[in-house]
Amino acid sequence: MSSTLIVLNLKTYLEGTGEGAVKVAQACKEVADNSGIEIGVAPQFCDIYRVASQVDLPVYSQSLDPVGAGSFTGHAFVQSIKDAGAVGTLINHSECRLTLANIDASITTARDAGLKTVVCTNNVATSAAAAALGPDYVAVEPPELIGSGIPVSKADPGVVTGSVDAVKRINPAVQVLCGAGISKGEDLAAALELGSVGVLLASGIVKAADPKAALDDLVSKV
Ligand SMILES: O=C(CO)COP(=O)(O)O
Repeated sequence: MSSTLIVLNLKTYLEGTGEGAVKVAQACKEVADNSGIEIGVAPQFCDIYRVASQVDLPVYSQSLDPVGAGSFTGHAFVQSIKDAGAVGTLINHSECRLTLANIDASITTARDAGLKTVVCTNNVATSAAAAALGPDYVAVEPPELIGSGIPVSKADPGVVTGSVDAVKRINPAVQVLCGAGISKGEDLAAALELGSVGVLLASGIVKAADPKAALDDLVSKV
């Protein structure tokens, strides 16, 4: 049995000093401890160290660049991301798309550094392609539902079940998350019913008036 995973992507929603990211991460940690469900958080690159050093929960990078040490300017270097305290990374988020070759190189770069890999996809075909590259997770997120408040697990269940089936066929070691519009306990419960092992989500929690209460609701039906 796979254990449930929730990854909260903070995107660039939280302005300011990074204290906002720490506060949301603390709420995640509290809810994870109370529920027994693993919750990770993906802050801005510059906040990875601050969050990871102040809150004991899994921190993910929102992306990385497949470059090694050397003559590379303006890149997100995997070793810095790891040393800052991240345990994993998103790759190919819909808001940070990569070529297939760069997805492959990013997975290899992250894996070689010991980071978990979550490759985002937009439909069943790209989920299948991503699974062939062997990440730890494929997270299917139809772009039209991102930030919509309309949960993928209800609006487009076929993209979740289709991705689960395709990924299982191609590489059974890869686990599937789903995301876009997820915010409530019933959305997470539906996502698990459809065969995914968890969710990748953002606005429903980060933009909530009370993120801790929103997280409590999210895990309430599991
Ligand atoms: O893009 C997402 C998570 O990476 C999903 O965003 P929303 O939860 O805001 O729809």
